[in-house]
Amino acid sequence: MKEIIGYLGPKGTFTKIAVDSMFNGEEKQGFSSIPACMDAVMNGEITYAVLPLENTIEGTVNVTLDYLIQAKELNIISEVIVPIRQHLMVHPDNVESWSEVEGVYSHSHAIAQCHSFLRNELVNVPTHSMTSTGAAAEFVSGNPDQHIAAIANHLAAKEYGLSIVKKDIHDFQNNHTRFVVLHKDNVKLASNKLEEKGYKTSVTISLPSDRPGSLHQVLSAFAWRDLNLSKIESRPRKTGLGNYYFMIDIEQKMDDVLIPNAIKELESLGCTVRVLGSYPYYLHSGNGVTLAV
Ligand SMILES: O=C(O)C(=O)C[C@]1(C(=O)O)C=C[C@@H](O)C=C1
Repeated sequence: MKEIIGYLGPKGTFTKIAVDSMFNGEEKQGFSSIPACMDAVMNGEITYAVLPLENTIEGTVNVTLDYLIQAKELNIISEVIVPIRQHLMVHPDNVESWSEVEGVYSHSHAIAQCHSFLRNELVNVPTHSMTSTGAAAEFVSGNPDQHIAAIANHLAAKEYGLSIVKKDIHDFQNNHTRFVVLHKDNVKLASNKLEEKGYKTSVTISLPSDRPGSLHQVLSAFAWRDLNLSKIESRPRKTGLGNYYFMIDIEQKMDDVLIPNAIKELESLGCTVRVLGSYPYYLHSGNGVTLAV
């Protein structure tokens, strides 16, 4: 069967940069929402989904994590970390008057990454949330008569014929996003283009009931086995206030002893544990052709 890679589209998104860094000539299909892309993998319409999971400045992409927790058939099989450079861009007809734009369009995460710039340079200009930075660039390109700008990457500017009027407007220079590759089966996906940086195992844990010290017990199961954790995040279980899942990233490949035994210990405490995946992670260098402006 032909392999199709789904991603948060349209062309020109950061997710597309992640896709191009991991895959070669396979067919790629952009989706207008993260759940739609995950559904397409579960229905067998596409083979892989590449989606943003976490950003340095804005934190977790909640819709990805929440849907991944609900979509029990999906596994994380790989991860690529991409440097994020946000630029302000307008239609070429509006370059001279860019500082007088009446609206800024982008993905909510991209807008949040540029708060200081917007507060200082485009005072009181309304921001509008779009399904992705690429969708925002496409919208600005299709509406030259409107005095508006998009926040997006340089590939979006090229793709939609926009002019970059302010480069690197993100508030913190160390801006990276983790993109995960999802598949129905626990297949291996190694990149032959990027250098492997390490391995992670991601698990979700729900605690049995609200009792003192249960999170402490969970963390101890990892701590005394010397398992290093690189992320812990709580998300609501949506069953009532105070009910949470924890997502934990263990900085290690699934083994035969340590991680399985930690899971057994947690289960004996009454926790429900699900392994989301054990996968290699890669760093996109960002200084090659793809990210230079
Ligand atoms: O809109 C895009 O370009 C995306 O790929 C989405 C997304 C996100 O969801 O955080 C990805 C990376 C950036 O942090 C900003 C937006």
